[in-house]
Amino acid sequence: MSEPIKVVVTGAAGQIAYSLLYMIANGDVFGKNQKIILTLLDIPPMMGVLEGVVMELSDCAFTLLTEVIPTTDVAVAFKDVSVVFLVGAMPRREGMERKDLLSANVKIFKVQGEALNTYAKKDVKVLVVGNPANTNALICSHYAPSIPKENFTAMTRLDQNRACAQIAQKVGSDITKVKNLFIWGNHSATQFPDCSNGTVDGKPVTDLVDASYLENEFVTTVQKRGAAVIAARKMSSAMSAAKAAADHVRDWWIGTQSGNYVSMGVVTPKDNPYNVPEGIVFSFPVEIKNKQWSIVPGFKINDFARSKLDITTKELLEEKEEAMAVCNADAKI
Ligand SMILES: NC(=O)c1ccc[n+]([C@@H]2O[C@H](COP(=O)([O-])OP(=O)(O)OC[C@H]3O[C@@H](n4cnc5c(N)ncnc54)[C@H](O)[C@@H]3O)[C@@H](O)[C@H]2O)c1
Ligand SMILES: O=C(O)C[C@H](O)C(=O)O
Repeated sequence: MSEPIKVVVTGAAGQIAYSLLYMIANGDVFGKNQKIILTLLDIPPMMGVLEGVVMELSDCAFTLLTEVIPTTDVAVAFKDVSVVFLVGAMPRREGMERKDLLSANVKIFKVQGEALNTYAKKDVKVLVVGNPANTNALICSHYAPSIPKENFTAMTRLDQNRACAQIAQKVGSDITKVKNLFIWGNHSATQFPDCSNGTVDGKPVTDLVDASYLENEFVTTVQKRGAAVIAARKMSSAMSAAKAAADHVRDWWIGTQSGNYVSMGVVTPKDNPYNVPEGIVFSFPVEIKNKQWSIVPGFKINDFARSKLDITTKELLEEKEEAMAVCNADAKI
C-alpha cells in the first residue's frame, strides 16, 4: 500500500461529485493500492448537503479512504494537495451555450488558481471540469504562476467517450475495439471530434463509415450531446461527466498504453505540432508517461479538419480575451 495522497474535489455537494467521489474512493482512479485523503470543497449554503455526502462515504466503508475532510476554506482544501478535480461551478441550463457561464464561473477559477499557487504542492495535477472548462483552466493556471502550466488540464474526455460510443453503435462493435478518436479544441459546440485517425478492431473508421456521416451527423451529434442531455434530463450530464473525469485523471496518473492516445485540454505550448496559437487551452491527442503528457505529433490534418480547428481556435481566443477582461475588471473593484 502506498502512502496516502491528498485529493480535492470541488463542488463536492453537486451532481457530478456524487458519482465521482464513489469512483475515487473505490480505487478506480488511483488504483486499488493507493490510500486517499479526500477533501471536499463547497460553498457555505451547501454544507448541510455535504454532511450527508460525508455520511454516505463513511457508510460505503471504503478501505482506501483514510480521511474525509469537508470544508469551505480553499486554504484547508488545497494545502499540500496532490490532485485536484475542479468541478464546482454553475452548470448551464437549456438554451445556453457553455461560454454564457464565463462571467459567473471564471472568477471561481481565478480565486482557486491563486489559492493553489499559495497552498498546493508544486507538482499538483489539476483537472478542470467546471464550464467553460478550457478557459477556466487557462485562468486557473494564469493565477498560479508558481505551478507549471503543464499541470493544468481541461476535460474533453467526455466528448471523446461520446465519440467512441457513437462509432461503436454505428458499426455494431464492442466499444473496447474503438481507438484513437480525438477531440480537437474547445469543450463547446465548436469542438472537432475527429475520426480520420480512428480504428475499430484495427480497421480505419474511414473504411467502415461513409465520409458524409463522419463530417456531418457524427460531428454535430458529439458537439451537441451535452445540450441533448440537458434537454432530456433538465440537468446537465453528471454520471458520464464523472466517469470521464475519472478516466482523464486515471490515465494521467497511471499512463496511456502504447499506441492508444487520449484527448486532453492543455495549455498550448509554443511550436506545438499542429500550429495552434500559444497560450490557450486546446484539446489535442496526448500520450502520457511518468505522469507527464505530450502532444502526439504526426496525425494528418486535411483541409476539412484545418477549417474546423480554425473555428474552435477563434472561439478560444475570444473566450480568453473575455475571461481576462472579467478578471481584470474584478481586480479594479
Ligand atoms: N467538461 C465537461 O465535460 C463537463 C461535463 C459536465 C458538466 N460540466 C460542468 O461541471 C460543473 C458542475 O456541474 P454539476 O452538474 O456538478 O453542477 P451542480 O450545480 O450539481 O454542482 C456544482 C457544485 O459546485 C458548488 N460550487 C459553486 N461555487 C463553488 C466554489 N466557489 N467552490 C466550491 N464549490 C462551488 C455548488 O455549490 C454545487 O454544489 C458545471 O459548470 C457543468 O457545466 C462539465
Ligand atoms: O453541456 C453541458 O453544459 C454540460 C457538459 O459540459 C456536457 O458536455 O455534458
